[in-house]
Amino acid sequence: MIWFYGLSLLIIAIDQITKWLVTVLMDVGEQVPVVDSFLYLTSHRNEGAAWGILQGQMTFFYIITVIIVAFLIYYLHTQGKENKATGVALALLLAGAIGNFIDRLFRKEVVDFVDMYIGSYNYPIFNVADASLTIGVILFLIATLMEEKKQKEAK
Ligand SMILES: CCC[C@@H]1OC(=O)[C@@H](C)C[C@H](C)CCCCC(=O)CCC[C@@H](CC)/C=C/C=C(\COC)CC[C@@H](O)[C@@H](O)C[C@H](O)CNC1=O
Repeated sequence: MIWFYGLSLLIIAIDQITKWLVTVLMDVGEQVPVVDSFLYLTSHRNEGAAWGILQGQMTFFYIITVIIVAFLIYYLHTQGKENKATGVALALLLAGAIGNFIDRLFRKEVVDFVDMYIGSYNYPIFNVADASLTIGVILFLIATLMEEKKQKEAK
């Protein structure tokens, strides 16, 4: 159980350290190639959610994040115990939500820096918290489907 919170804290720490490094080492808009025409580090700020939707709606973001975090903690204490995979997924989601919440609270914007080009498509610039959220969503769906399959077979 405690492991899940440890995993969340570790990811939050990585998220906050990487964001802090980007703010001190790079100017906004500066781009550093990591893998040419695929992966760049671009210092970016976003006052909205994914794809820059809802710019500046901080109050909305605070409310929805508190609801998401409350739900995740409740679910962690009920489902997390039985199913390890679900627990890890919830821990990833918790870390991502809190990571961006810290930015919204103290910076009033989110620091993004992972700039990927998939073919000619330039994927929106994101951060460790976003990656944790996205992987958490995918892992949660897989864990839930696996759980259902197991229960069907058990019958
Ligand atoms: C990852 C969720 C976005 C994250 O939500 C959060 O913080 C949560 C905890 C709070 C939000 C206020 C509520 C969720 C809104 C729903 C949403 O948005 C649907 C998204 C689907 C998602 C599949 C899960 C796609 C993925 C996109 C991106 C991430 O790709 C890895 C692009 C990220 C870039 O646009 C970057 O500028 C975003 C910036 O960092 C702020 N981040 C957020 O708002």
